[in-house]
Amino acid sequence: MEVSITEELGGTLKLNPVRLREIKVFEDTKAGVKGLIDEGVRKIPRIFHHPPDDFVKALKLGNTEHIIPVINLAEVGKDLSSRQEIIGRIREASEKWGFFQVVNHGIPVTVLEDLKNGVRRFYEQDTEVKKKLYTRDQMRPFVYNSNFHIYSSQALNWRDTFVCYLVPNPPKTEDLPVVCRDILLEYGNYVMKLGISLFELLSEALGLQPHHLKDIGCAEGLISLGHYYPACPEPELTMGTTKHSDNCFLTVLLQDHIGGLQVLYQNMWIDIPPVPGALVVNIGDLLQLITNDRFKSVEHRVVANLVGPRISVACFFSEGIKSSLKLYGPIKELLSEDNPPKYREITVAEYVHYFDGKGLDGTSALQHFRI
Ligand SMILES: O=C(O)CCC(=O)C(=O)O
Ligand SMILES: [Fe+2]
Repeated sequence: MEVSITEELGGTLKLNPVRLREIKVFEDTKAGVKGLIDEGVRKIPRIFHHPPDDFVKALKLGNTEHIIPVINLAEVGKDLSSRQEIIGRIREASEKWGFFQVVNHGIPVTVLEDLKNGVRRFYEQDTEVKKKLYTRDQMRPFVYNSNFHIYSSQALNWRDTFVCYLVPNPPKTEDLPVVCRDILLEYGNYVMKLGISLFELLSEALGLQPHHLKDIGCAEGLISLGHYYPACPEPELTMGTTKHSDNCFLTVLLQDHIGGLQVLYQNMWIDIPPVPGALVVNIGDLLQLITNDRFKSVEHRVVANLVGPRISVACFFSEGIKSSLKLYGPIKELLSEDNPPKYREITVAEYVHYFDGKGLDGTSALQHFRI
């Protein structure tokens, strides 16, 4: 899977020379959006301006309202009926929202705190040290830059990101930044365990054997992304992360207390408010495909904020080997005369290639593979 998982659907845009020059100036600083803030920028550069239709239809909620369910995983081990109840809630959330939050997920709160601090340390270390890791070479074990599709995006995001493949070939410790290497590897081990439990519950929610999703390879690869959203002086003009769906099987996301993550439901943006100690879980495009649309991979975004920085870490479960020839299509056990396959069989590489190369037409990449 390519690094551009979370990015806007980057077709090749014809850049005018002025815009190109402005992007190049920004790129050459190798200091990312954080660098602009360090310089004291009060007006955000034009390359970050988004078209106004990104800002319509947000459902206003109080901070404490949770439309997206918060599920207590401690209940899973209590007794059979509690387990069935949790599976039912996961099924409902995955069919309706494509998103839920989990608490008592087995990852100690201290580990979550250490991870957020580690990501923050990375971005807030000496710029000259950080610059050495700024790269667009996706073959590197640790890729830090701002805006994956910097030349093909219609508008840049107010965010810097690093990407690191954790499973199946973990990076060598020395390939990771000193300030966050240990916690990144430790967190990866925890997320892997949590992911395997979630795939069991999701398998059962589909009426399959508990090991089904794991056995077909959904948990073979794990990629981590450490996002840093600096405070933004003009949040109404830009976006932290453009709307997108994730091109993996499943995402486990740690967000800090700032907020700004929203999910699209019936043409409305709904907040996913931060819950202390919780992790956000969402269904990716590949899980929607193999469940024949039963579970939904839903578009989401992060709005920019006057307050910051906001820190989040997204972990994507995907295929282990990037160029595998393994085919994925709707799971046979889920199909019937009334529910024929909606997608053809594809390799993950084929999917990711299409996702990355698709033009900015506002449709889901999944549509391309529909029968
Ligand atoms: O920062 C966040 O909360 C969301 C990031 C995201 O959607 C992604 O990495 O795919
Ligand atoms: Fe995402």
